[in-house]
Amino acid sequence: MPAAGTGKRFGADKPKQYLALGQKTVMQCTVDRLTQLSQIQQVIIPIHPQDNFVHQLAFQQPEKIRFVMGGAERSDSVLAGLRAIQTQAHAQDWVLVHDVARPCVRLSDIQRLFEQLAHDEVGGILANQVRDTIKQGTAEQKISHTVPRQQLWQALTPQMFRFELLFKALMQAQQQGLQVTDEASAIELLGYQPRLIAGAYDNLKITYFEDLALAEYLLDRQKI
Ligand SMILES: Nc1ccn([C@@H]2O[C@H](COP(=O)(O)OP(=O)(O)OP(=O)(O)O)[C@@H](O)[C@H]2O)c(=O)n1
Ligand SMILES: C[C@](O)(CO)[C@H](O)COP(=O)(O)O
Repeated sequence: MPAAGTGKRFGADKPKQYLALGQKTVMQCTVDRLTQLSQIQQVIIPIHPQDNFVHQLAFQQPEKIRFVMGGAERSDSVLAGLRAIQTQAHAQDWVLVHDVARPCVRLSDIQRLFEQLAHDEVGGILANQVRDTIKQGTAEQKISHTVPRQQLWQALTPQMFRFELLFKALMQAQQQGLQVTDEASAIELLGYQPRLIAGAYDNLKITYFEDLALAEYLLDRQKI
């Protein structure tokens, strides 16, 4: 669970994962949600080297959690997490990568990811089919053309791949100096086609200031 970001776009006085979301912090909400799943044996959380906040937090299942030092980019943090389990993981073990900044992910979506990918050689990701009419813009912010949306998807997390393949893919992207913003991008660079598993539309990533209140509303709605 990459959690070493500093939340530049959010712009708070601390990283967004340490802001309050209801009675807990964003990080506690996300971690406590995932540790409920019996299939998740361990949650490795890369944190920022200068993180002064995480030690103040209590979690529902601390025995499942391990903190490691994250890296400069999200992909470096994910690689640090994989390195931490390198000696214990088997090549074909499944690894889920989930942003700490996505506290509203539904456990039923993760269960579906498990079920639908169980016999897959490569893996896949939760994603949302694009709903709106999509425009290709010009540098002058004019419409160049309308993009057919039938096969357009927004990438979400969790993203689920086998340990060895994901490690190789991220290492290769790093060695080639290629910036990948999600795990699937690294796998794609190796020539594979990860599966797209349709997820709920409320799996919001808290990125900007206004997303926090929206996440709180969505979490409240999920309790109904
Ligand atoms: N060096 C980094 C950068 C990001 N992340 C994590 O990757 C996830 C998605 O990143 P993003 O939403 O971009 O978070 P930030 O990097 O914190 O935000 P920003 O890009 O606005 O600075 C977050 O859970 C974030 O903590 C990470 O572990 N290590
Ligand atoms: C992995 C991700 O959450 C998929 O939507 C996303 O790519 C993270 O980084 P971004 O910089 O906000 O795209």
